[in-house]
Amino acid sequence: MTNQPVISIHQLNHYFGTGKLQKQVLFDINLEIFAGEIVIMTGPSGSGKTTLLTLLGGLRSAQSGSLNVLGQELCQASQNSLVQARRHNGYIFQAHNLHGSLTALENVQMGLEVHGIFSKPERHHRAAEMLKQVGLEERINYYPADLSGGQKQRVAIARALVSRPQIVLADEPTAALDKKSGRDVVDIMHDLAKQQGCTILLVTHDNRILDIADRIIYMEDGRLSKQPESVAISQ
Ligand SMILES: Nc1ncnc2c1ncn2[C@@H]1O[C@H](COP(=O)(O)OP(=O)(O)OP(=O)(O)O)[C@@H](O)[C@H]1O
Repeated sequence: MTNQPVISIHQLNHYFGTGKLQKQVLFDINLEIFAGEIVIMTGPSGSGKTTLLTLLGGLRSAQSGSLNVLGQELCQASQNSLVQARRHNGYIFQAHNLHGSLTALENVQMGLEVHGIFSKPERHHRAAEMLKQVGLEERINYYPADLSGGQKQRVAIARALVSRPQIVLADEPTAALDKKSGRDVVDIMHDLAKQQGCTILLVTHDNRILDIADRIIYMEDGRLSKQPESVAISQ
């Protein structure tokens, strides 16, 4: 971990809708996340966690305040800049979003295709290597329908990390998994992230995985607040 922030947010506000229907969902968010840090964001349903994650990932555009990711200001950024910014991130979601018509290997290769810098054999090699690292070397030619929930999520992790992104954004990656699979998945994410030196921001309601965090932040009613006792890591 270094003391260089890769994500720096100041006085960020976000609204959905316009006119009378406008609703503010994020209020005066201030946050710095440092290179190599694993940060878990928790808090009640509807408090704004996913909204903040999507703004950070350049998946929607931030309206007011400042949101600097890897030195690039995303607030009021053009669609083109947001598309560029997305390329620096890996994404892991609750619903793994794998393509059902592609094998595990082809799904992971897609994580490299957007970069357009690797030859086909190189993509094959890197994707196979990544699947080996998540323990799926025997299943590289399986289709998602033939994999368990935990295995699918491991493919999604391999796809997110294969391009060695500087930032990984994960939204409820264990929500659909049983206890053991959930634990395996976050342990793999943790180990690979530490190996690659990437920064992870992970949104979860799953208290069982809080111990992988270097830091836990808490969102309530659109505001980041001090972590209440109830979500403190119990060890
Ligand atoms: N596209 C949208 N249009 C309008 N309102 C939205 C939109 N997306 C989210 N909201 C609202 O913004 C608020 C924050 O939602 P968000 O999904 O960020 O919360 P969350 O903390 O991630 O919730 P959960 O833990 O249930 O996933 C909620 O009131 C939600 O209804």
